Amino acid sequence: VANKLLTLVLIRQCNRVLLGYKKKGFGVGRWNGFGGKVEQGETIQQAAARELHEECGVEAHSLEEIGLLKFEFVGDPQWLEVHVFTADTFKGEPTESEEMRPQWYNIHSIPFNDMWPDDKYWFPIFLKGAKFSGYFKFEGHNNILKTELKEVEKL
Ligand SMILES: CN1CCN(c2cc(NC3CC3)nc(N)n2)CC1
Repeated sequence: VANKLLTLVLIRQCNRVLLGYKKKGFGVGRWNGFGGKVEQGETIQQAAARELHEECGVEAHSLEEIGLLKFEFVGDPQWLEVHVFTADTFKGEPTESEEMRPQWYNIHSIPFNDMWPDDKYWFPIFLKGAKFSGYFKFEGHNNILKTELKEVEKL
């Protein structure tokens, strides 16, 4: 069956990145960008903008797709397909929601130990402004069995 489409938005300004602490649900207890599912009738980019607003109250001016991540979990036929977007300008003030507590992090102190384990692989490519495409095979939520990752010119 088709991959489950998900979005991830990373707001990056100069030397800081806006992350959110996930208060419940999938990825609870980890810092991440903002995102969620793609609903019927919306584009992936529209879904990314919607989830960003729902989760921290900001409206990104223009989202650029910079990454594609595919995740397989041992024993689960449903792969996740995460479309990663970035923006450097937005309207509004990052505000805590039921789902996320937003906080700015200096790009030199990203809390990788409290993030999904794949982030430490592709975040550096994101931070240097390049695009990436990756595949990670997980066993549970903490153990990566296989990694494939490449920089790409165009997504
Ligand atoms: C709403 N979505 C959920 C999935 N997501 C992920 C996933 C992820 N790894 C996958 C093993 C889970 N790694 C990051 N950084 N984000 C983005 C937000």
